[in-house]
Amino acid sequence: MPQTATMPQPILQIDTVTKVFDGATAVDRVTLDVAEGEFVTLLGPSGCGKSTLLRMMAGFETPTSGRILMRGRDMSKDAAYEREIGLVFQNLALFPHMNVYDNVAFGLRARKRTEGLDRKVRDILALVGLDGFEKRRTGQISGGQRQRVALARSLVTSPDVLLLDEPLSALDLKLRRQLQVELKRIQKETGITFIFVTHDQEEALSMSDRIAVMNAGRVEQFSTAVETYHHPRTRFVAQFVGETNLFEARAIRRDGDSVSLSVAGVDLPMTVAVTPGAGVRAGDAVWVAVRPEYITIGRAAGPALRARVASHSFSGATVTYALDSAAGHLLAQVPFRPGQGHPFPHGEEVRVGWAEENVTVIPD
Ligand SMILES: Nc1ncnc2c1ncn2[C@@H]1O[C@H](COP(=O)(O)OP(=O)(O)OP(=O)(O)O)[C@@H](O)[C@H]1O
Repeated sequence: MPQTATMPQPILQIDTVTKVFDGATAVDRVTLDVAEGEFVTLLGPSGCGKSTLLRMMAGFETPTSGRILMRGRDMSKDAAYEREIGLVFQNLALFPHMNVYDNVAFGLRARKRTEGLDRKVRDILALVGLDGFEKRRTGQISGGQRQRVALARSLVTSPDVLLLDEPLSALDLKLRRQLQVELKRIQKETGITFIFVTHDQEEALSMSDRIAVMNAGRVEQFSTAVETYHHPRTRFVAQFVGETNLFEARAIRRDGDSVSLSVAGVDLPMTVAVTPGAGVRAGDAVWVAVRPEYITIGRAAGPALRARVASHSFSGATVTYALDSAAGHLLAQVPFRPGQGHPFPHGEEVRVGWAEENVTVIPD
């Protein structure tokens, strides 16, 4: 959801938040606005500060500096229990002596919100696909079902925001993919704002409205899943989110929001768009990112980069070619056409190219 002047007040605002532990900066001046009903993911490698940022939203850690606002009100000093925030963690702590129903009802009873309790608990259990499991103890259900109980337990209190810290990472891949789809459906059906932490870029791309890509405590990019994949603004984002070919080039000419490029000393002028405001000038070294699926391979001569086929691997619908070129090692993923075999055998000299609209230019 792009930020515009007409956008309503964000439900959650992270305003220049920093967290320092014993002189080490875990979260570094992070600013994020989250709209009501949005599914926002914090994505990044281990140790980049995702959990620390989430823990500050929950009230388990206090920011060293900066503010966290909920509906415009600074809640940095509020205790965790005073915040209208639900939590779902990887190591969920369900009550083993209680059955599924009582686990889910617990939050409402603790808050003395017992009016309509039975209907609320049963509706939420139906929403997460657990009707019929009310009487089971949490030791008598599967890992995936326990994760649904944890989700139901948090959703039943209708929090303004639900924080989820790697909730699916203990599950096997198939179950994980299934729950990703369900979680997204549940989020849209309830309209509750989700802040979801993961280090899995596929999970982030498939579920999120917007993704905050974090690296070393900082948010390098905060944009829609499509924008993050197709227009990475930094080398880190280009490489962390999806496979990419990243190579050096030189800007020959700058014309408004476009630059002409020469690649690897080969005069290969192409005009590509740059992020508005990016400080790229003629003569500058830049990085060029092209996804493997946008690299085309052919034999025709012409103004294209020469490369040699180093290997190819078949993966069902596509074939991935590893290519050695003057711009370095490249990967090209092309559709597999049955009956054609591998049209470009090992050692073959080929020409590679790309459509200009599929190229992203990243300042050095
Ligand atoms: N209580 C703490 N005391 C000292 N250092 C901490 C504390 N909590 C986190 N850190 C450090 O802060 C940095 C960020 O940690 P954090 O857990 O937020 O990363 P993360 O991105 O969530 O990683 P992971 O995916 O591995 O959970 C790390 O270097 C970590 O060692």
